[in-house]
Amino acid sequence: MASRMFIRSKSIAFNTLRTYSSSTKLVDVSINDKTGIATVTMQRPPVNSLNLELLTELNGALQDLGSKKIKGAILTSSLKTIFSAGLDILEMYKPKPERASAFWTSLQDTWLTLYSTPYPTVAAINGHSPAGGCLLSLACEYRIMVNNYTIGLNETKLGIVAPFWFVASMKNVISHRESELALTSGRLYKTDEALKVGLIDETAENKDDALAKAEKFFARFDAVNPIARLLTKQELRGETIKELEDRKQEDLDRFVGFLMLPAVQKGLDVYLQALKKKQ
Ligand SMILES: CCCCC/C=C\CCC/C=C/CC(=O)SCCNC(=O)CCNC(=O)[C@H](O)C(C)(C)COP(=O)(O)OP(=O)(O)OC[C@H]1O[C@@H](n2cnc3c(N)ncnc32)[C@H](O)[C@@H]1OP(=O)(O)O
Repeated sequence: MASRMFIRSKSIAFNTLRTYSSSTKLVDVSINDKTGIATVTMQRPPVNSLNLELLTELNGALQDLGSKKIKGAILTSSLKTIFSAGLDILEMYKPKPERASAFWTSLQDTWLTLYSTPYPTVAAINGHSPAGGCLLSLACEYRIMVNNYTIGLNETKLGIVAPFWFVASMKNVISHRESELALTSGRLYKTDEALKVGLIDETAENKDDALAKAEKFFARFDAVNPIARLLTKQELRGETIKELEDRKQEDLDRFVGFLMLPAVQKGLDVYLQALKKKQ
């Protein structure tokens, strides 16, 4: 874990900036050459559900930014009302074991990259953000959420169990007590409720407001030594990162084994049918 952060720390001196824009099918990255702020936009309609391809592209984009001289990165969505619907349920429903393994590994890797970036990160949550969407935003350093949407780790509502690093991500942001109440009941918080418990840091009127507030968050570090900032982040997050690194294979085996249980598949089936019937 230490090497993960130290190698990337070479890129944090903020000197000259270049205009940069890169767009794959599922993730757009642009760097504003005046502010030095990168915006990473997930763009997988209709709901930005996180499948293997989106996660692979997202992880690649976040890693690439580690070698650029940026002031910070904002993670957001191109969709009007959804940040991310979380993991693509179709990746878990009746899966082929090899695909399920590749999928889960890409989620672990994306989380590890995002949780340990050398650059500051903000989630501009411009829509609903259940489960895996909440996980991505929890991996950022700061969360700004547009009013009237929902966020939370609602896994139990699908008959599935949030793994230890999902739980740790939550407990590192809100209290143990609030995490227990929220996770066991699969609670989704409205924006104002999320602010009250500290799950998000600020609310915003709309996406532009969220992006402007993100810029202000990054400005907090203008007078902070970047190496001191990074080492402090490493100190605070290192234990959680190390635990997943040490238990990566065990966590993968549990995931694949869990998915093969008939009761889990039945639960996902019921949940998927309910989603479709909603219309
Ligand atoms: C003991 C140790 C155990 C270890 C266990 C290991 C692992 C298990 C843990 C795995 C962790 C999983 C975390 C997750 O992220 S699970 C996913 C949870 N996500 C959700 O519950 C969100 C479900 N979606 C919604 O609530 C809504 O879609 C919405 C995001 C609020 C958006 O609503 P709306 O705008 O009204 O859109 P629709 O509902 O009509 O959806 C459009 C379309 O998209 C499909 N869809 C929605 N979400 C997903 C999804 N997550 N995956 C795949 N597909 C999704 C929806 O079915 C519609 O499809 P159709 O147009 O074909 O009907």
